[in-house]
Amino acid sequence: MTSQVKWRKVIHTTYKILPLVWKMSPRALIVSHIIMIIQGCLPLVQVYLVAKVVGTTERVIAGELPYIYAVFWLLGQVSLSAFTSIMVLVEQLNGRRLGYRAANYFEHLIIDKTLRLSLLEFEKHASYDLLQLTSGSGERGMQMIMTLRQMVMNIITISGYLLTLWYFSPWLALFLLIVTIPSFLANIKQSGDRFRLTITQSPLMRKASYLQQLFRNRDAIKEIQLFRMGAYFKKKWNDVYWEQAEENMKLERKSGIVNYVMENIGQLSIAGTTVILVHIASKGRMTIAEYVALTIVVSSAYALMKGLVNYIVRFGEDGMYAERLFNYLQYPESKQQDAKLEFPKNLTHGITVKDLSFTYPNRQESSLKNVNLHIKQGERIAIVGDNGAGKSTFIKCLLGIYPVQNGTIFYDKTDICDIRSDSLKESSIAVFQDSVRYQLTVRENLMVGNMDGVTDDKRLHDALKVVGLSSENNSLELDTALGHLFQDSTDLSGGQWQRIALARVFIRDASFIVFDEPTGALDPLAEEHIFNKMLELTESKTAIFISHRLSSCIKADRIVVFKDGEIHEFGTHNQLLGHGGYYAKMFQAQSEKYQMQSAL
Ligand SMILES: Nc1ncnc2c1ncn2[C@@H]1O[C@H](COP(=O)(O)OP(=O)(O)OP(=O)(O)O)[C@@H](O)[C@H]1O
Repeated sequence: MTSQVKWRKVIHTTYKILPLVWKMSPRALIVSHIIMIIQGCLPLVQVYLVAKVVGTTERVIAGELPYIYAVFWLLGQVSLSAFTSIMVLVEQLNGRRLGYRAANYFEHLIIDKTLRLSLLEFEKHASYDLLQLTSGSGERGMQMIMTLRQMVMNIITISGYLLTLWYFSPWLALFLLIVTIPSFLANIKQSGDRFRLTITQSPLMRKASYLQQLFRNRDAIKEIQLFRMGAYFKKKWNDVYWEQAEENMKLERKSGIVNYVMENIGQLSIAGTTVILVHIASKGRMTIAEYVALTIVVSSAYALMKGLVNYIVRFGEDGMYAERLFNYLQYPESKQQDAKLEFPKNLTHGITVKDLSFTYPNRQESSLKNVNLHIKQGERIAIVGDNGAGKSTFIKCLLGIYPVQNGTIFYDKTDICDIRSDSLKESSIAVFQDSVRYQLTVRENLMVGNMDGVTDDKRLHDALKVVGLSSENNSLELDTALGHLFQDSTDLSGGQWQRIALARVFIRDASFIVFDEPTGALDPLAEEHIFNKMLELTESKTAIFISHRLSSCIKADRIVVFKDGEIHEFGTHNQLLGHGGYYAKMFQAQSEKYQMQSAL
C-alpha cells in the first residue's frame, strides 16, 4: 500500500462508497442531508439575530423602542440555540445509526469475501496482511461520508459568511480567504507525514501488539513463565514500543510548532480583518450592530475555514484506509466458485490423482512433485512419511482446500475443478491435528461436523460415546460451554479436545473421510479403540489416515509412503515389509523402540 494520500484514489473510493451507503440506509442518509443543509444555514441566522439584539438594545437604550423589543429578539436567540441543540442531537443519533449499520454492512462484505477466497490466498503474506489491514476500513469508509457531510455543511456556512462580508467589502472576503491558505498547506503537509508514519509504523505496531498479546495469552504465559522468557519478551516489547513512540513524538513536536505559528497567524489575520471593519465603520458605512455581527462573522468564518481544512485532510486519510476495503473485495476469488457439477453421489471408481504438483506461493521448491495415485472406492489408505514430506499438502489438494496447480484429481470421472465447492465439502469430512477449539458449547463444537444433526441429541450423544466422552457414569452435557475464555465454561484436556474433533466424523454421512493425525494426544487405549471405530465407520467408504504411529497403519488396505513431496513406496503392510524399503526401515525402528521399552 502506498504511504501517501492519493487524492485521485480518494475520490474514486468516494464514488464506490456513496452507492453502498445509500443502499444501506437511504432514509438515514436523506435525514442526514436535510439536517446538514439546515445546520449549514443556522450560523447565519445566529449572526442575524445577534445584529438584531445589539441594534434593538441600542434603540431601547436611546428610548426609540419599548423594552419588550429587545426581549423578543433575545428570546429568538435562545430559541435558535435550543433548535440548534436539537439538530445536533438528532444528527448525532442519526450518524451513530448510520455508523453502526455501515460497520455491520462492511464486515458482512469482508466475511463473505473471506469465505469465497481460496485458502491459498492466505498463505501469501500480502493477502494475509491485506486482511489484517481491512479491520476498521469499513468504519473509515463511513467516517469519510460523515466528513464529506461536514465539509459540505461548512462550505454552506462559509459561503453565507463570505457573501455577507463581500456585501460590505469584497476585500474583507478575499483577505479572509487568502489568510487561510498557509494553514491549509501546513495541514496537508502534516496529514501526509502522519499518514506516512502510520503506514510505515504498521509492521512495528503489529509486532508491539503481538508481543503485548503474549502476556495475555494463557498458553503463552505458561511457556514464558516456564522458560523464564518474561524479561526477554518484555524488553523486546519495550524497545518496539519506544521506537514507535519516539517517532510519533517527533512528528507531534513538529506539528505542535507549525500549529502554534499558524494559530498566531490566524489571530493576526482576524485582527487585520477587524482593522478593516473599523475602517469601514469609521466611514459611517455600517452601524454598531452590524460591526458587532461582522466581527462574529470574521472569527466564525476563520474557525470554519480552519475546520474545513481539517475535514479535507481527514477525508483524504480516511479515503486511503477505506480503499483497502475495496482492494480486498477485488481480490481474485477461488476458481472453484465457477464449478457447476455435483460430487459423485456414490463413488464407484474412486479417486484418481494424475501428475499432481503443488508449490506454496512463498516458496521456490515444490511440496508435491508429480504425484500419481488411484484410490479405489471403499479403500482405506494410510499415508506415512517424514515431517514435511507433503502428506498434509496432498490431502488439502484432495479436499479442494488448495486449488490444483498442475496435474488433475478425478472423483470417479469428474475433475475436481468442475465440482462445486460446497458439494465437495458436503461429501467429505476431515479431522486435522490442529482442529480449532471453539470456545462454544459441546453441541456447537459438534455442529462443525453436521449442521443439520445438531438437534438430534441421541446422534450427538452416540458420537460422544464412540470417542469416550459420554458414559453411564460420566457424560459431557451437550450444552456445556467449553474453553477458558468465557465465564461458566469448562476447559478440556488436549486429548479430550481431539476426541471432540473426532466425534464430528461420527455424526456426518460423508463418502470421503480424511484423518490427518488427529489422535496424537490420545492415550494408547483410546487411540486403539477410536481407530477400530474409525475402521468400522469407514467400512464401505473411501478413507485416508495420516499417522506417524505405524502400528495403527497395519490395518489399512494400502499404505502410501511420501518422501520429499513424492510417492516413494506403496502397497500393503506385508508387501512393504517384504520390499525392505523406507517403510520397512521406519517400521523396524518403531518396533525396536517398543521392544526395548517392553524389555526394560
Ligand atoms: N503454508 C505453507 N507455506 C509454505 N510452505 C509450506 C506451508 N505448509 C507446508 N509447507 C511446506 O510444504 C512441505 C510439505 O508440508 P506438509 O505440511 O505437507 O508436510 P507433512 O508431510 O504433512 O508434515 P508433518 O508430518 O510434519 O505434518 C514442507 O516443506 C513445508 O515446509
